[in-house]
Amino acid sequence: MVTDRPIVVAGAGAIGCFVGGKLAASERRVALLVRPRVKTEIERFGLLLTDFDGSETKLGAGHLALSEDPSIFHSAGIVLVTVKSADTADVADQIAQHAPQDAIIVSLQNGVGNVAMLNERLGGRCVLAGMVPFNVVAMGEGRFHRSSSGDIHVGEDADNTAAALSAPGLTMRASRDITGVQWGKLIINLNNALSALSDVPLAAQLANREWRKLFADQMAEGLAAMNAAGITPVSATPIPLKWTPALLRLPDTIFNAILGRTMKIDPEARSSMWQDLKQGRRTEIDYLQGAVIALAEQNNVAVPLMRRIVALVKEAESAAKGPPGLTPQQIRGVA
Ligand SMILES: NC(=O)C1=CN([C@@H]2O[C@H](COP(=O)(O)OP(=O)(O)OC[C@H]3O[C@@H](n4cnc5c(N)ncnc54)[C@H](OP(=O)(O)O)[C@@H]3O)[C@@H](O)[C@H]2O)C=CC1
Ligand SMILES: CC(C)(CO)C(=O)C(=O)O
Repeated sequence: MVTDRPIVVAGAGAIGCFVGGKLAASERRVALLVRPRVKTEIERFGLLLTDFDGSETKLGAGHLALSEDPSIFHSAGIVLVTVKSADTADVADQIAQHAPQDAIIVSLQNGVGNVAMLNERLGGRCVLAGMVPFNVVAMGEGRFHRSSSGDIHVGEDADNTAAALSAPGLTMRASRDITGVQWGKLIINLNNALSALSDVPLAAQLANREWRKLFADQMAEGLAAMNAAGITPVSATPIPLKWTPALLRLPDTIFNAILGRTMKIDPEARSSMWQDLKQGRRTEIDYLQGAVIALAEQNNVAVPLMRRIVALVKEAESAAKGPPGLTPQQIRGVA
């Protein structure tokens, strides 16, 4: 059975170290393909996986295999792809060269184009889409903090890969409409750019109505583009996405009561795009807003706010000075 063989994480950073660490802590054989700096960090400090509910998992470096050499894929049963979208093609070529032909490949990435890219480069292998709803922040010294709630969704398959990848504190659910779930996550990920441009933690941002209205306006553009293209995004929460812009525009007290019932989010949460700007890395803006803008263009839907946000993120990437700390008014261009 492929599910009895090692799980190899392809490109372990925030998500890969957290998910790989949880699986290793439940006695699965786990190997991480890592950059040298991540290998050194884990060898020195081990892994400390902390959670929004205060729980933590500690793991010595000896619990996982760590390597920067892609031959680490050689006996993989399942490969979890956790690189940023711009690196998918390169890591796919490494998987194609080194992983067994029957290994199951699961993309745990944001965006809606990674599975197609993996299929293109991994012809004939089983590639499943996944969706990670929670946030993980790399805190340094081997600590990876999960700062919001939710279960991972994985496309349904005959091997029940979602069940094989579930562990205490890490539930993976099989989804019959994983494509819809990924489009739904893309709508939520439109906020990554606002988090990155604002330099405000996600919880504080969601507590502020001006930020929520900006998110709602961008979300309405995204939903219009998807609707025009005949795409039905699926919500990962009990709240249907079509109601979400109206909910975001509600006064703080009502909104906070509803949010508190649907998800947990702690003060450390920061989007992955914020982490990219902070570390001077290229962001995933072309794979998030970029994918929605392409859809809008094909269907003659106007998305002016989204276009402005893309320009601001690119400016911040080029300036390489970290998150610029813009206000909602500056982002709208009215300040
Ligand atoms: N962080 C979060 O809270 C969430 C992230 N996601 C999504 O998950 C995906 C991963 O995000 P995240 O974990 O934050 O990203 P990170 O940048 O933290 O992790 C990716 C890691 O992969 C490394 N890498 C890239 N290519 C290779 C390679 N060929 N060999 C070895 N290592 C490689 C990168 O190194 P280097 O930087 O040097 O290239 C980096 O260390 C993204 O699509 C993101 O949108 C989804 C939900 C939440
Ligand atoms: C969990 C969430 C939505 C947090 O913004 C995310 O996907 C990310 O940071 O990339």
